[in-house]
Amino acid sequence: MMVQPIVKCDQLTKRYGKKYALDHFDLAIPAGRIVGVLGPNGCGKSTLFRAITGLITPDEGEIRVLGQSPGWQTNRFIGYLPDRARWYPRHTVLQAFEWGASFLPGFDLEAAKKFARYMDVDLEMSLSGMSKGQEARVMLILCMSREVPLIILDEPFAGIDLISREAIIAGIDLISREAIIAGMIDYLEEREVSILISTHDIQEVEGLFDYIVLMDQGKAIWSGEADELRAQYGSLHDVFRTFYKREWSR
Ligand SMILES: Nc1ncnc2c1ncn2[C@@H]1O[C@H](COP(=O)(O)OP(=O)(O)OP(=O)(O)O)[C@@H](O)[C@H]1O
Repeated sequence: MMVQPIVKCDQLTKRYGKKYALDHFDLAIPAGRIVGVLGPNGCGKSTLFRAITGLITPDEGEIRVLGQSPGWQTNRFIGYLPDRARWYPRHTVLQAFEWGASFLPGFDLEAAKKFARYMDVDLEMSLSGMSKGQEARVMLILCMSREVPLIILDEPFAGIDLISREAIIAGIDLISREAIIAGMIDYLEEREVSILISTHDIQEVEGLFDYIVLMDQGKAIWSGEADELRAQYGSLHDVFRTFYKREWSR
């Protein structure tokens, strides 16, 4: 049986002036995968995510998300972590979660609190006083705690150090990116969810993905099973060298 792709793009094109952010982009992502959307700065990853969530209108081509045109109907089923966050600064973490429980379809408040404990996030902390890494974790929790079929995370690990810098300075807050990713994998294994993650930090997260989309200059230059890519080209670091003819830059 052919399962409907979770996201399908046909010749999807978005221009800003003369610049093509997406250039006749073709892609079909199967459902139920953890997908790494990878590529250098400016290759169109965030633009793709904005098209999936209906935040931009394409100039040409077609996009289907969960079998429909993107918009508020499909967004009910998507947990989206954008590349730039906007907060109510006086809110505490708990108030942000309660806001999520009121306004985000499928939000599980208890799951959010559990994630917060796991990630060493203090529920009483004010969002305005947070470090980049703490804020990144709250954002991640708001998305991951939703019972939805599609989660989209745009650079979720930016700001979360490999070994938390706060941990070294304060001697507390010992959660690292590796532990967060391990927790995410555990959590995702229990659920039927598709998750799209864009990141530059390929080396640390490469074990997370089971499906890979490589982008360059607004096009998908390769997409398929992560195992297939590894079998053919080795580690993602080697893949990058092969496909982009340069070292992976951060
Ligand atoms: N609102 C906009 N106005 C003008 N140009 C834009 C706009 N949004 C994106 N672009 C351009 O389109 C291209 C793709 O941008 P996009 O943000 O999708 O890339 P990205 O792969 O997410 O990059 P990064 O890894 O740096 O976040 C870039 O050249 C960018 O400058």
